[in-house]
Amino acid sequence: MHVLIVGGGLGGLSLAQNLRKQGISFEIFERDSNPDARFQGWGIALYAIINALIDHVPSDLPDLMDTVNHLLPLQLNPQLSVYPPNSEIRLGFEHSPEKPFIRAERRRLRDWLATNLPIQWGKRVTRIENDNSGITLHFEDGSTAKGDILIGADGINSTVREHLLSRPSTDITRVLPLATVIGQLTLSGPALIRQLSLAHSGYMSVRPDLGFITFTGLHYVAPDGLSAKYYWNLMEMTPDFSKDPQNYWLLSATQQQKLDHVRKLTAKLPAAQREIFELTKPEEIESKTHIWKDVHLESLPAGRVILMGDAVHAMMPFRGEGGYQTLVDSLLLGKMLGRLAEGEKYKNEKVLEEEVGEYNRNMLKRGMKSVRDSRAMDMNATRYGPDGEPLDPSQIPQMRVLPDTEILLGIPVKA
Ligand SMILES: Cc1cc2nc3c(=O)[nH]c(=O)nc-3n(C[C@H](O)[C@H](O)[C@H](O)COP(=O)(O)OP(=O)(O)OC[C@H]3O[C@@H](n4cnc5c(N)ncnc54)[C@H](O)[C@@H]3O)c2cc1C
Repeated sequence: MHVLIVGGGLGGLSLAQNLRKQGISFEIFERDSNPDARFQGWGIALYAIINALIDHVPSDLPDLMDTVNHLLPLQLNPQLSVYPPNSEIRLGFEHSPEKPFIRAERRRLRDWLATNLPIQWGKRVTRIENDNSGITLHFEDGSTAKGDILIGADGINSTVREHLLSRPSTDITRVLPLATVIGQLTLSGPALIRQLSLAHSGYMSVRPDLGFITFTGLHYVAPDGLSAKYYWNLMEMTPDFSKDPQNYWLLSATQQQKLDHVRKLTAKLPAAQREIFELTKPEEIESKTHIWKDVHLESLPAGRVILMGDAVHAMMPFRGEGGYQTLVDSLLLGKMLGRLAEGEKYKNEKVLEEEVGEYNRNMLKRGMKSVRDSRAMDMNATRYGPDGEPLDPSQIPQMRVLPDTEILLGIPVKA
């Protein structure tokens, strides 16, 4: 059985490692010309899935926590906080040996997942044929590839999904009512210590009373441990944005206008939560305005073309679950492909349909719930684990009042 994976993002890479471990033949194709072609995003929270992920990748991958942890070289536990209105209590969750939680820097996580994988870069799929002889992929550069099973891990605007459903992406993706301004800046000294004191990894100010939510996150720490890259998103829930995003005022606003707007909106936040916006310079505001979209699908055909990740369940960012659900897909899909490879069961159409149908049902139930819960901003809704079952709440880091920690910058001196 030869598996073709389209997309070298989190989902495609994680599945490829899973297949490599099982000795299943595969090829993985990525449209980007090289690993540095596109910004990979900031951070992703991993919990509950950590052990399953490590178990399903080959042993030549380096230690996960030592490689992807965004706080290194600082010796601080990953930690996220939420600040509701009228409260400066540090409510949130933190890594502990009993309930591990990793805040992974996205590029480091992608590099970790890419370890020793033969990724074929610069291979944009433009056309797909699926007939009695199997699957044929046609690439923009004129080349082709043939296989027995096709995995669409090609993200929110999936070409594989368009082929499978014969529907354009615009029919399936929905613009979210989220007008977003993004800032990125470097902090050091006392300003960095003050941000780390709000939460080591990131914090949300949830202010329905003021009409917005902000997420401020540490992206990564400099190798000398003395400065760190930060980013913030300020999101206003506004139906006007999703009605006509291209004509919403933010799309044509200057960086200075966006910053002025953010400072006006955040003026009533407590001083500590407001500081990051006051420190940001106009040139540190993203000039392009991000248009958030999600995906809603009721069902999927079951056959040799299979989807995973954002191609099926791209979602609103609030619960930080899109990447998590994608990794869960990769574990379940890896297991299912292992069963199909055994004794060449994939050649039996009925078995193939049953196996893929079961995977699709599980993924859609789990993924669509997550898409809905993210829209409803339901932080307490059930989460699903690597076996597709509701997660045992004891595995999920619980929100609690976080104790203050001593924050030391620089590289720790070994005793
Ligand atoms: C700004 C932002 C912040 C986010 N923050 C978080 C977070 O904090 N926590 C979290 O859990 N999730 C987060 N997410 C969601 C998370 O990034 C996605 O859920 C996850 O990346 C989905 O993985 P994927 O592999 O399905 O798709 P992607 O990561 O989008 O990968 C798809 C890959 O397919 C490639 N591709 C596309 N079309 C083709 C083609 N035709 N041929 C070949 N290759 C192709 C693309 O280049 C890309 O590399 C965030 C998303 C965004 C946009």
